[in-house]
Amino acid sequence: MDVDLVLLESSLWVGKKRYWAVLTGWHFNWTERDKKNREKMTVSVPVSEVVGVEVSQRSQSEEADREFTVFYVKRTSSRSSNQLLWALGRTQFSCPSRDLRDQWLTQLRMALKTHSPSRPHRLLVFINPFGGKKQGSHIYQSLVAPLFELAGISCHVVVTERANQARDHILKKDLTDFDGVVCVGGDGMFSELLHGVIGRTQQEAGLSEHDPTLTLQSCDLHIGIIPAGSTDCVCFATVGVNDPVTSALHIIVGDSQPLDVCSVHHGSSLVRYSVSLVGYGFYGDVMAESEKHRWMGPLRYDYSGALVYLRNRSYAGIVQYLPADPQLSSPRDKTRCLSRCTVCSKSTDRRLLAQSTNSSSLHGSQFSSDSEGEWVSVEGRFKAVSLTCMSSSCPRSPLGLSPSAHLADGTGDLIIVRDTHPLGFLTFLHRHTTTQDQFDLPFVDVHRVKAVRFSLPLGTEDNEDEDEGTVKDEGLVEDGEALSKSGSQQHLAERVEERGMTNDRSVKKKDLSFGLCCSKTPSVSVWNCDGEILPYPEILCRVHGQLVRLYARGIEDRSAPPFTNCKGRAFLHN
Ligand SMILES: Nc1ncnc2c1ncn2[C@@H]1O[C@H](COP(=O)(O)OP(=O)(O)OP(=O)(O)O)[C@@H](O)[C@H]1O
Ligand SMILES: CCCCCCCCCCCCC/C=C/[C@@H](O)[C@H](CO)NC(C)=O
Ligand SMILES: [Ca+2]
Repeated sequence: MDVDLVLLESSLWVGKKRYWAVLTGWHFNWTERDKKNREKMTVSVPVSEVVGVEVSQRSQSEEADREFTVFYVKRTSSRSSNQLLWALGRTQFSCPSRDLRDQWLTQLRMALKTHSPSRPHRLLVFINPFGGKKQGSHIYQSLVAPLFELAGISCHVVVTERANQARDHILKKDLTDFDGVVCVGGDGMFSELLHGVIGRTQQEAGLSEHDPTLTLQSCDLHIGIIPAGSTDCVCFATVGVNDPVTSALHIIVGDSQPLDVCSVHHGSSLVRYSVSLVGYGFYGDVMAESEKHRWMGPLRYDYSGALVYLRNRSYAGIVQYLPADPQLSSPRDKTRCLSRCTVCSKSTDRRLLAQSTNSSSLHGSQFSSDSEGEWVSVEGRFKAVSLTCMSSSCPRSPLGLSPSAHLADGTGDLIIVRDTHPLGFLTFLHRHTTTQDQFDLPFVDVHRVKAVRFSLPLGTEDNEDEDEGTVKDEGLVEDGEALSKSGSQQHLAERVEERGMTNDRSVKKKDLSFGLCCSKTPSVSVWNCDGEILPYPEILCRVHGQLVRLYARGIEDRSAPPFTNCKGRAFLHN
């Protein structure tokens, strides 16, 4: 049992008010005392949320020599959206003597070391200067770097000069000194870090990423996201808000949020990893269309969404899925995955148990479809088929594609929107922007799953072979060859780029949207995989529970501590 021993306590002054300050291993509290020594308001800061402690910066004087400042996480509300933000709180204390000031400094710094051990000391930071509104460098220099400095974190900063530079750096360079990697950019930049970190971890473990049945090695290197992109869905869904200061503070305090990752395979090759959306039909077409309008910045998604909606397309396909255990949770149970989520914690427990009972370790073991249950098959015409490992909430859709999805439960939510009339589909889309249930529509089904396979019905014309100058026509390698030649995810990624599915988001070989340019209505769509377009309609997706860790803690529940009162007294968490 953890005993909250008092490390130091004394009277301290904040301005003209006297406080009784108490430091335990877990909390730093200061309680105002009036002239009759009655207790008034208490401010309580968890030691884990202390950012740093400094001596007074004022010019040397006897008074300044008795002062110290504590910097900590302070919760506030955004005026416009009422979202919970983290800001830097600071309180300057004055001690009766310099000796006591030194004791406070020593004890606070020691408590930080011993009771907040998972904080990063050295980070590798990648800034995409062209993401979102092109503010990445400015955001980092003005808002984030000063906080890292205050917290004593040293950073190696790389401002990227090309797409995939961050991924390649993580795959190839020596990272021994780093506790984590951070991206300043959008979902595309996060995806680069995700591929680098997963790829490197599997390389080091000697595991093939191409085998969808293999349990991959979970990654120790944490990923931090400073939002500076267009959608910033991964940040929003794991922190609850897109705010660079909030995210920087989560990194500083060393939060650790496990995250499910979906591997997407075609034939015998890994194509990409995804954490937010693997979407065919509407979301694939929107992404392909929006690539033509990158110059519009974040607005390109609204514009392309309207265009694609007006085209009113649906696509034939066969969706097969492996259901998750319905006893554990359901996409329609109206719960939300919040910080310290019990569904995700139970998944962690099951993983730990499986690891300890497997004599060696879970990693590298086979995922057996037989023991995992029966595949279910749905054939038809679809407006959209989407798989998301998390809620995928974002400012455009505050509850997300699947509001009850979990960040770290080892499952994804499969949303099947069958062909319907345009007004019905508009209702479905519109409900993403409200609190109305988008699954409560007769043409929508949602399933919690462990794996998904998508194939085209026999006889479907694969538009790759159509008139536009196809990938095959241009003499590129066949899929199997890409794997056997390279055997590495990086090579495969290069092949994918050659095929026109690029990380620099320019559509090189042909117009993959099959959009307004084509003379006849296309029979296949493309997949949108966390914002990247995949060239293959036929894919297999497998969810890997808790494969990576982010510097985040999930969305904080405002009604839970530390927002409640304590012992009936006025009690403020900073
Ligand atoms: N220096 C660079 N030049 C060109 N492209 C880059 C560079 N650095 C990174 N990229 C690529 O730019 C793509 C988009 O960047 P990013 O994700 O930061 O912004 P975004 O697309 O505006 O945001 P979101 O992904 O949230 O919609 C990424 O996929 C990344 O690979
Ligand atoms: C009539 C109103 C129509 C509004 C339609 C709103 C639908 C919003 C749904 C947004 C879901 C976003 C899921 C996130 C996906 C990201 O992975 C990806 C990469 O950034 N972004 C997009 C836009 O695909
Ligand atoms: Ca999940």
